[in-house]
Amino acid sequence: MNPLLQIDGLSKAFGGLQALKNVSFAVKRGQIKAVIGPNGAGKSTLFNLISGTLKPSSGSVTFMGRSLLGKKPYQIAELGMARTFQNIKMFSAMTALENVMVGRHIKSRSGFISSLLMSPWATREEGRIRDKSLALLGSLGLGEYAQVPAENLAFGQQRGVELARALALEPEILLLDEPAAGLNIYETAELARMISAIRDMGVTVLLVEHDMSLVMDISDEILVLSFGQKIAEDIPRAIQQNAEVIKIYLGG
Ligand SMILES: Nc1ncnc2c1ncn2[C@@H]1O[C@H](COP(=O)(O)OP(=O)(O)OP(=O)(O)O)[C@@H](O)[C@H]1O
Repeated sequence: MNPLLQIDGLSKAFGGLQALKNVSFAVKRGQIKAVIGPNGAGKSTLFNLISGTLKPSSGSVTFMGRSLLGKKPYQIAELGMARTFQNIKMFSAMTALENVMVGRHIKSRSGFISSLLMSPWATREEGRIRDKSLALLGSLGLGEYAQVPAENLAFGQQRGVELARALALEPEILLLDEPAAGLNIYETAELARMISAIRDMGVTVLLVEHDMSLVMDISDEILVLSFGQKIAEDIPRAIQQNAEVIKIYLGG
């Protein structure tokens, strides 16, 4: 079976700086794949190239058999790739449920305007969106917070709501940019559980993450970048024992 996401010879230069050099790898359907590497290794650049916010200097990104070259971020999202960002973007006065429903509205046929006008068709659609969004919160263990304003939620719960909102787009793959950033160890353990639940829903996950214990716990495969180059790509146990990886991390 073809991989869900295939990266071939991807390079990106910013002026004279080669941020990413000839990186190739694949993400198989149904796996959690993590990208790690020291600061400045090119992880964010890689993410931005995949999600279409940056254009590669050379190389290709193929998603579900289609080239993403030249596609805009919203077109890539429509093809089934959702992403979260390092900084949580939440409508703070809206409830957790409403925040997830916003994600779903982007997907819905009726659209936000007609749901405001509340035609009978849009009302039914609204009910479906509400049910689906509630179910998503429930599947991440956040059902009891559905009616709580986002600003009153703990940071880790907000991150969960953000995951549910991205899932409301019904993506094939979810790109997570440092999801554990700013979380305490309890929240990080919760996050690990949520990301595993997402994989169990059948959504493939690609994440960039600094928290090594989280990465080692949940990843099926890990890709290591250093100075823009791929250093290793393997299962967590093998990565932990990889001499070059150890050198990079201890050296840093
Ligand atoms: N827009 C840009 N213009 C110029 N240089 C950039 C730009 N974006 C990134 N870089 C440089 O490219 C290199 C890779 O940066 P990138 O942010 O991809 O690394 P990273 O692995 O995500 O680092 P971190 O872990 O600190 O987030 C760095 O040297 C960075 O300074």
